[in-house]
Amino acid sequence: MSHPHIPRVIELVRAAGAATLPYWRSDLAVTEKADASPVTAADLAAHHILLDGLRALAPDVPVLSEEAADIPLAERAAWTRWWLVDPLDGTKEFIAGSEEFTVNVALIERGRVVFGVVGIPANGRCYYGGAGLGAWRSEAPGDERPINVRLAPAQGFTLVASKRHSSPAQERLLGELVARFGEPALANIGSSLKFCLLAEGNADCYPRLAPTSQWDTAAAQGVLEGAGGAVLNLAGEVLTYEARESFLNPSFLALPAAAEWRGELIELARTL
Ligand SMILES: Nc1ncnc2c1ncn2[C@@H]1O[C@H](COP(=O)(O)O)[C@@H](OP(=O)(O)O)[C@H]1O
Ligand SMILES: [Mg+2]
Repeated sequence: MSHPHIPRVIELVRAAGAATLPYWRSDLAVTEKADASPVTAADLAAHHILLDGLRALAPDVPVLSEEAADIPLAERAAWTRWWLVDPLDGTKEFIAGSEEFTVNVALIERGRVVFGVVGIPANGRCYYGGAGLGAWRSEAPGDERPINVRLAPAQGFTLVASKRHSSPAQERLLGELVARFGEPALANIGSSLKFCLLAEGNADCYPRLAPTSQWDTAAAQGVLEGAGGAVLNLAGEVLTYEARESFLNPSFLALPAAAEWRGELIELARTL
């Protein structure tokens, strides 16, 4: 079972991704936002394609994009269904010339992710899925293959972590995980791709005890949930997206929903 909007959203994500490529590995103009994160012309090009396309697809569904997030809480709180968009996640990777940047669109309904689409402009790949729908990876239009989390890693435990953002608690957790699972393989990768590695069964856990915003995680959470994974806060609850004043997520653990070590890991993360 899929969702009727998914095919068009995939097209939009691919088009937005294509619009970023002329700026990638070129002398792009980098400006500084108030929070000092780099915003590029590429971000804005992708943002406008997604905004126009999503409005045309579903005129009644509002859009919240990282590049247009200044919408009063009172207005957002009245939304039941809305698009949550990160036009270019992994901006620093993009600027560094890495392939690890993504275009992200999620449909949210009553605080839960209905589905998400994550595109990788550098290679044209897309991941998409949602809880109860399934999850897929597509290398190009017309191609799609179902993906699933793995439960018992055949070749040892693989942890995924941010290339650039951590915290003392996260470093302690990584240390504890070495003690629990033996020396894990560590895959440092930028952007929402970390969730996708889990969703396709190439990694086992993505602990994030460091800040992210709602648009960084929603689309990839949809993919992971469709693939049999979960994104849990340190109370063991699914990450949700109801309107709040701040767009910051709590710390979270992304893992296979049925992992037998799930409770143990949450307990451990909570004590750090
Ligand atoms: N202090 C902070 N507050 C909020 N979000 C942060 C943050 N530090 C990093 N991030 C988020 O982490 C994302 C990158 O994740 P990672 O480190 O896993 O690659 C960034 O996305 P953008 O690249 O879209 O700005 C940014 O939003
Ligand atoms: Mg981001």
